[in-house]
Amino acid sequence: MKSLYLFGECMVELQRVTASSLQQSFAGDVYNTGVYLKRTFSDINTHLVTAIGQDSFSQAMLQRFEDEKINTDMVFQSTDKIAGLYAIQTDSKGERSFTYWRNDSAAKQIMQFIGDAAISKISQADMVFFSGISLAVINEEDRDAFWLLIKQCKQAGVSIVFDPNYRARMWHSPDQAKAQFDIAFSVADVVLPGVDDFNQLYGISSVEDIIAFCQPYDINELVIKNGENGINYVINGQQQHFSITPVTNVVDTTSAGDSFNGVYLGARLTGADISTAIKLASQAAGFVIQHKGAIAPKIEFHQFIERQKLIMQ
Ligand SMILES: Nc1ncnc2c1ncn2[C@@H]1O[C@H](COP(=O)(O)OP(=O)(O)OP(=O)(O)O)[C@@H](O)[C@H]1O
Ligand SMILES: O=C(O)C(=O)C[C@H](O)[C@H](O)CO
Repeated sequence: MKSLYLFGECMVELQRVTASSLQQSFAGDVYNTGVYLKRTFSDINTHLVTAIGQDSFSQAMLQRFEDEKINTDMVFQSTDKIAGLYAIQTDSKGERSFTYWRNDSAAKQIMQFIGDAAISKISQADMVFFSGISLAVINEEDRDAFWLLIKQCKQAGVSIVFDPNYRARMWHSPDQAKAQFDIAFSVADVVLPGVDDFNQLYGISSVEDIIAFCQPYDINELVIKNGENGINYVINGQQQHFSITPVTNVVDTTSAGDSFNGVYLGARLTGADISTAIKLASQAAGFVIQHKGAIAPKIEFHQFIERQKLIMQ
């Protein structure tokens, strides 16, 4: 059985239902990735590596991980911190923005829970995934320990996957983020950027310029997500464009990139070639953005993705 470890933070999620009511769920970029991966490829052991609290929201979050069949052996429970919180706002085109209450969340402590036993397990995986948000979350004084772990995994043959999701408010300065992202690009085998993130952090807004930026690094698989403009990928120096059919009813783009990542990585882990993986992943993302919140309803998603898998056989 293939196995994957996802490093990051899951938060309590709030989304508006009416002027005076909010719906509560759970989300966070790597968790979202894990959910869509596991829902699509149930045979892949999908472990979340995170810390939560012992409060009732954290308990309900843990239960949700289990309901989604996410492995929780690397979900640690802090005795003094609680889960972070965020709220989604969407504009008339479904484009999302977030408000966070997460500066002191339990997930920031994650590296303090990672001892030799955890390192040994993670370095036997097929894949490790983290994002720019995962890096921002880890306490600054613990980041060296994180990089040591990632380098050990790489040496052991684990495929290292990075999505440079950039949230400016989580960093002291853009330069601090750039320094961490530079280490990530240097160590990653697979990079899954969105054009928007590159634009916000580096002022780079074209696919060609992203490819040129990544060229000096030793990245095996570069898959660039560009919203309704489709996907570009570079593998073994060969570049290809993959166009998509834009969705007309975009409700909430919160988890577009995450659902794409989860389905893409799951497909690759189960042996699909890049264009098959991109096709299924972009269909999943197109479905997810027609629903509110980061996590689309389980049964509808399952029915949709199983139909797509059958059509593609
Ligand atoms: N309007 C749309 N119609 C159909 N599919 C879309 C649309 N917008 C996004 N997608 C799908 O979602 C994928 C990911 O979206 P996007 O390019 O915005 O990624 P991202 O920048 O990584 O996202 P995120 O902001 O979630 O991190 C796209 O590659 C595409 O397959
Ligand atoms: O912004 C974050 O940190 C989140 O993880 C919240 C959202 O679920 C995520 O950004 C979607 O990609």
